[in-house]
Amino acid sequence: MGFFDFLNNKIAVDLGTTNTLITHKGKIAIDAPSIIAVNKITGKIIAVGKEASSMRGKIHKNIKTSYPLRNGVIANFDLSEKMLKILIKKLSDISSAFFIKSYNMIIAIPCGITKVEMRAVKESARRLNAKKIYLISEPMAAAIGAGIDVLQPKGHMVIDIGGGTTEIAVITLGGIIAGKSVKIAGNVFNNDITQYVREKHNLHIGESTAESIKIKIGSAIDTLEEPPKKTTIQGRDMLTGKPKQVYITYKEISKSLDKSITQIENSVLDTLCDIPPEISADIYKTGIFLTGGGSMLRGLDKRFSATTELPVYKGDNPLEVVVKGSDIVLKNLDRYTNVLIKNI
Ligand SMILES: Nc1ncnc2c1ncn2[C@@H]1O[C@H](COP(=O)(O)OP(=O)(O)OP(=O)(O)O)[C@@H](O)[C@H]1O
Repeated sequence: MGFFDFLNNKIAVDLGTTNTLITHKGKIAIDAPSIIAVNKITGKIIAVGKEASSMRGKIHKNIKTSYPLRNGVIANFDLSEKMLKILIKKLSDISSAFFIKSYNMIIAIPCGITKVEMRAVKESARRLNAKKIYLISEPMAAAIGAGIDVLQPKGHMVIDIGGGTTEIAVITLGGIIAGKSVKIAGNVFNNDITQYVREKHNLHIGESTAESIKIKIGSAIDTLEEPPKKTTIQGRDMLTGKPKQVYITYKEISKSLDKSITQIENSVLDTLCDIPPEISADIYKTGIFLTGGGSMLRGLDKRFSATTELPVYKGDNPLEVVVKGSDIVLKNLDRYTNVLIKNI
């Protein structure tokens, strides 16, 4: 590391309900599940990220795995700070020991969080040695990360479906003129699947099983052109208590998710009603940009397009656009100063 390289110590953080991503020098250096495993007796942290995630549902009574964020908001500040500290330390280990002493940080946050929650996020970052701390809303960061020119006088609609929240925003001239933050996203989809399997197949499944089924055969519609094959799902028989396996199809998954997806669609339609006609005219042409991990659900773009009668585009790397956009803003603060969240 050169003597002046510390001036480049800028990190962008997407502290998500499900995944935490951190960039350094323009590259994603940390990509980890937002989960921490703690020994309940000693309070010692056993694992964070992937290692902690692999323990989900398989721990004994002395160990607890927790997601410190809920619905995009920090639910446990102590654990979230500890988790971030360890992840930043990892970053420091791969960069330089000098790093941890001085860096500027940008953090992407959901639109729906209160000023008190924003201040708490900033305080947390300060305790982690961040020198200057900037906040940006997740859909704004996603739009910039996807290459949308948010500073133009032109309306764009972004829907970011994460693990805890779905962020819907209409952006023009570097600001959000209408938007909603809905607490229905990937985690609710997992719960919907769990409930469906329990009711229809008398099978009790864990959270990670529900998530892997969603990723393997999950769909938002029941008429996919290239349908995934039916698959097996294992869990505990509700009646006998024995381990059991059943077959499940993508059509069943789409049925189980229907109510939640309809709620998201209603929020999208409400948001479209809230915008001035000139912006509606823009969005008729620019369409909807769909991103976030939840956007990878099969057929979701088709379904949204049918409901809104608008073109819906899905970008590459939907899990990365928020942190990439945040990184671009941090590196070009002069250009993007207006998109930052101020007056906190
Ligand atoms: N192929 C896939 N199909 C459907 N859902 C997926 C797929 N891959 C990942 N997901 C879901 O995406 C969600 C995580 O997305 P993302 O990382 O964008 O959210 P986050 O930033 O952690 O959450 P939030 O923005 O709500 O705080 C999880 O619920 C995960 O199950």
